[in-house]
Amino acid sequence: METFVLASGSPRRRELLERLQVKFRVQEAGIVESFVEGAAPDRVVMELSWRKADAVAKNIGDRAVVLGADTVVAVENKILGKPSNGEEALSMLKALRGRIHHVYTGITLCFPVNTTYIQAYERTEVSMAMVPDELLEWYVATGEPMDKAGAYGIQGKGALLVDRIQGDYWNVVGLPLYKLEQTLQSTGRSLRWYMGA
Ligand SMILES: Cc1cn([C@H]2C[C@H](O)[C@@H](COP(=O)(O)OP(=O)(O)OP(=O)(O)O)O2)c(=O)[nH]c1=O
Repeated sequence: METFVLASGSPRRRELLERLQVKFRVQEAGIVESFVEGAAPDRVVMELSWRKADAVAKNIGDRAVVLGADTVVAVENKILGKPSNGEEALSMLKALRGRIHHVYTGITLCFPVNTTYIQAYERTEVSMAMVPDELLEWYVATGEPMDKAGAYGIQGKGALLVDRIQGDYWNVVGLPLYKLEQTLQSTGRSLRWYMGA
């Protein structure tokens, strides 16, 4: 049986796979996450997820399947990654409040045995309430926004900012589990293969 390898340092992605009792190894890709200004978000997340999976797949044996993922927030043709400081986090949150944005997660599965890969992405619509400055300032001061695309975590205190979503919740948290299963199934596999008894 192939070993399932998660090419990610994200604790969220790890937790989501653990919830499903998937047996996997973690190997961080350590790539630089840069993207071209003006690029389409679906292209960006698939490209970055590919870079992560490919970096790990190159250093792993044949009997593995490597999963890379990347999440960004898109608002009015602008892509928001992770904020680099509190000030940037606050300005991202101000750009998101009172309107709808989309969260994109791209996934790439690499199969080193025959150097092939397969990609997909998922998009979820998120509505952030028209919350006051004071709430956003408090939220930034909690530190939670710092390692998250769009400067919020829907699964944490950021839940106080989001009034509605449409689509896959897990995609917002960083891994579209249903899409992942569909993508694995298109290769004749299933996440169920890698779960404990
Ligand atoms: C919008 C949103 C993002 N996020 C997170 C998911 C991702 O971990 C992160 C976006 O950064 P990513 O670059 O996708 O992932 P990462 O840097 O955490 O991990 P790695 O590159 O090693 O795989 O934002 C949340 O946890 N909750 C949310 O509501």
